[in-house]
Amino acid sequence: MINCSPTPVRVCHRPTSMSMFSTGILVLTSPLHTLPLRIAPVLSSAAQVVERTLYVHLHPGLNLGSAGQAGPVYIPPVADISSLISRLYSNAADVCGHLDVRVLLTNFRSQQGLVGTRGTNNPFPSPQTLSHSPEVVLTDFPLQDPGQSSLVAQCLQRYAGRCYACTPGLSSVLLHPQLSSLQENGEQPEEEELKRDGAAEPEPLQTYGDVVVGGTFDRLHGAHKTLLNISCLLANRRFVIGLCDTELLKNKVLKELIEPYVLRVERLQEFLRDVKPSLQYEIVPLSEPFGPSITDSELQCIVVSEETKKGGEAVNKKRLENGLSELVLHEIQVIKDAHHSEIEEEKISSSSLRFRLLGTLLTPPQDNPLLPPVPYVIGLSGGSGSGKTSIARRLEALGAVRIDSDQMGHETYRPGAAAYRRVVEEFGEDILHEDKAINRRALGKKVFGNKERLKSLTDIVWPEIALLVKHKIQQAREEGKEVCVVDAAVLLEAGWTDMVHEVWVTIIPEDEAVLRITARDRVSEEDARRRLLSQWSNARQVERANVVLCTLWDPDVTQRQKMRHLLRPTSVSCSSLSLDPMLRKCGKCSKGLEPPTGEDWQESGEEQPSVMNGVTRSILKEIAARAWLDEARCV
Ligand SMILES: CC(=O)SCCNC(=O)CCNC(=O)[C@H](O)C(C)(C)COP(=O)(O)OP(=O)(O)OC[C@H]1O[C@@H](n2cnc3c(N)ncnc32)[C@H](O)[C@@H]1OP(=O)(O)O
Repeated sequence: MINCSPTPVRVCHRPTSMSMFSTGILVLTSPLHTLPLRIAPVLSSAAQVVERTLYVHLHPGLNLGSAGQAGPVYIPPVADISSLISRLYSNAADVCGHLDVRVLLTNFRSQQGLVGTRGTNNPFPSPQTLSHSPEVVLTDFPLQDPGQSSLVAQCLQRYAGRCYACTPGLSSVLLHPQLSSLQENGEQPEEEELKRDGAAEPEPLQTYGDVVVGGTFDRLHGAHKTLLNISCLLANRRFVIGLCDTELLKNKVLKELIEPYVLRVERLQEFLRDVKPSLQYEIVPLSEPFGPSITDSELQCIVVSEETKKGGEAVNKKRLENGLSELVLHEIQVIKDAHHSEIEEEKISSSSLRFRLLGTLLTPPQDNPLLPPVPYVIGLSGGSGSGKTSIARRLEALGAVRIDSDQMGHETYRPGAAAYRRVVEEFGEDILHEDKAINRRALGKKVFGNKERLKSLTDIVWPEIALLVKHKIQQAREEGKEVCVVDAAVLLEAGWTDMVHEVWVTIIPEDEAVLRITARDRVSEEDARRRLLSQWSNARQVERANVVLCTLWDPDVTQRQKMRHLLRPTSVSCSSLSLDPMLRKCGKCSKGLEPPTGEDWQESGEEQPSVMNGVTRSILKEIAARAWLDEARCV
């Protein structure tokens, strides 16, 4: 048993003496009227003990301090529980965003939902198996005196064991945060909350047999979980989820980074099975906005937010047209994202989360023993007009050697160069200028949009370009350079991944790329689209990328994406960074913005990637300094 005193809200430091557990269950026992105040400090304390999944079990008023058997009972859903759930996820996003928090609702059931359960008041006839087995149980139960702690710990373990299948040798942690600690942290309890004595009758929550929601549910976050949890609270029998499929995702920001449909289904199923296994779940693919909500006669309620309320009203209009009864619109509050940047949405949103993935390491690079470690070679690929050259130039300005493959390609068929004769033989003399140099525009017209002709060209020139690129890398090595950036539009198509240590891909929506190409290269829109069609799609490239960047925003924003990636090793020297790759969260933590030393890596227990073998030190230092300046501006 471990006693843990509360930590200040918002500080996510990891105490060295505290053992960490992957999964824990937090049993919240405070009365409903005081719980909202305690959630933030309790979660903050719990985050010191649990690293990955934190289940939350609500049992307001549970007494763990008497030798009598504290057992689980059904609790009727009331309106306060619904707002508590919103608050819980919103606070979790603020104080422990790295934790996968899941509020469990097996012990919540309305009288309506109890019909047919033969009067039993035990929600756990046998312990519920969760998708992650809890190793520790925590509680906010306040100790009357220190001598009581082992009794409370025993009661807590017994209680948790009756509800959930836990790992043998379950540990327990008493968090017992005091209201005084809230005041120390400048958090004043709202007067209204203090005045309440809990005696007022709680407002019951209307529940329904069958409830429906719709959404993309990409990278389940606090707002999704609130929506899902409240829907589970409202539903007594069936919960239907319309899940957006490809067709509905076309216009989403950074759609290439949306998790595949099957993965989103798996994540939803896992979450819902944990939260309320007694419900019948139906996850239905949505290829148009309404799905089953306008045809399923058994549905009674649709859960919406302020933003999707209009959609709910449209559903009801269609239902009436289809001769079905209207659904009750249950509206929940949008959760604000306290950490959103100026270009992100104010609410917690998947697009902001996808934006934050830019510049982070999505897939670790594979070690290639045949590739000399120095210089460290970044292969920068991406569709035409996606902005990779501007990124390569910025890296060059920071000390990297830029290798421009387009330009090398042109060199291979200069008159007298290795590929000149073969290209002319293959494509005819009509691709020549008067001075016998190859007219690239004319050649481009012949190959873009014609797979076979393009292949004939690349079969001739790619091996020659590869030789030139390798030569440049060798030259950089001899000059003691540390980093090379190979700017190559079709690096992945050419199979050049074995020439580089990692692959960065730049993406941009197709229409934006067309605008850029027509303006820059003065070609027609049709030619621009034909050129894009000759290349792999963004999605296909993203699948093979270690790092993805997007130049849709202004150059400073893209620069930050690169910094985020290059600074990723620093995350181990600063726990709040390691918990969230967003640099801006560390505005007050200068430590996290220094390139890590070998000791940092040792301390972290993580493997030091080859990018850090001392070779990129100077670049990292420079970038770190700039990131620090940016941070300073942001704070
Ligand atoms: C593995 C590599 O990435 S090597 C670098 C790419 N080069 C090649 O593949 C060689 C074959 N291509 C060529 O010889 C020339 O591009 C030509 C003759 C087709 C056209 O020449 P130009 O009109 O001068 O165009 P340029 O060479 O500047 O390339 C223009 C765009 O075509 C695209 N492009 C070039 N080669 C290819 C190709 N093989 N497949 C698809 N797109 C290509 C590039 O994305 C580039 O746009 P970006 O700079 O915005 O990324």
